[in-house]
Amino acid sequence: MTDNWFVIINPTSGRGKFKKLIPKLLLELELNNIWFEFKITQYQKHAVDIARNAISKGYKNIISVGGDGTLHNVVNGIMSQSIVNTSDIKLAVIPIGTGNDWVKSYKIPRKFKKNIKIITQGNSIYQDIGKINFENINKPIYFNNIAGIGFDGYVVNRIKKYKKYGSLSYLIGSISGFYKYKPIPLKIEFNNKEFIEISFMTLIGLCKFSGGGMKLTKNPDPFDGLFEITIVKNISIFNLFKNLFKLFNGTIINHEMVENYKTNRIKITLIDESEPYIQADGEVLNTSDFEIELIPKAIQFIVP
Ligand SMILES: Nc1ncnc2c1ncn2[C@@H]1O[C@H](COP(=O)(O)OP(=O)(O)OP(=O)(O)O)[C@@H](O)[C@H]1O
Repeated sequence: MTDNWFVIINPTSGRGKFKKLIPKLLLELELNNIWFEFKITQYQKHAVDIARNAISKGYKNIISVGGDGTLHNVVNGIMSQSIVNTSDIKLAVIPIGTGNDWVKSYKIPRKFKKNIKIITQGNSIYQDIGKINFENINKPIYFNNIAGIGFDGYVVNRIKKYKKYGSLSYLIGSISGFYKYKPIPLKIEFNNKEFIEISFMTLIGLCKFSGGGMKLTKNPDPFDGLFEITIVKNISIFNLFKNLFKLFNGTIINHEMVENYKTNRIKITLIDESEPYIQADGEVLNTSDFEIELIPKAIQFIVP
């Protein structure tokens, strides 16, 4: 059983464009002598339960076929079970989503034939995982890429209607959202510091890319036991618009309105009644005060 893989496929990822290629993908796995069982997700977050069930059946190797949301759900399935140590689980990703931001940090190719070769080579790294504890719910949410509160969460909330534009959807969602978005005041606590900030957005990052290829974290290292915190202060819409290309080439982090820190734990408290927008790995989350801690080297990921 230990060399067998469990393949979790989201047919709706990337607006369902990959759906017709699923038989070819399964054939390619067979041709490469990868022994597997597979399951296709039937509803939102189904991948969480599928991953948990696969582990309870004895699987320790999982392939997530989908976008960042599917990967996020699989990671949550792995992290929320207690049958095996999460670091005993090997997770490979075949990216067929819209943004596919996590794979960009590892240069994991989008062509599945190349990707399957990488799986057969079996090179893996242990990556840190973030754990979000919300004030009003007992169940934590885990993330493998970037979580945030503010404009990023606002865009993720709006993005559904723009997904038809593929990789441009995040950019279109951002530009069209600038005018309506209102930053809200937050109490931010980490490294024995505590301050109140009206923040355009505050990001807690393990990896580099979010929002369909934007680089908003300064120098994240997914293995060093620390989050990269990016606080974009209350920057004006005009100023941000002027610096739009800097969001993609990563130089935005040097802007005078952007601060960067490292920590392994951060607490964020909402200080008025405004509705917060919170996201993790591009998935919309609950809206209450929260604390994030880092779980070091939590899962083995298959990488080139
Ligand atoms: N059968 C299904 N029907 C409807 N939604 C589903 C189904 N299976 C999974 N989902 C949901 O689809 C959402 C989006 O999936 P995913 O993120 O993989 O694709 P994407 O949005 O195209 O890519 P990316 O996040 O990389 O931009 C996830 O939140 C997941 O819960």
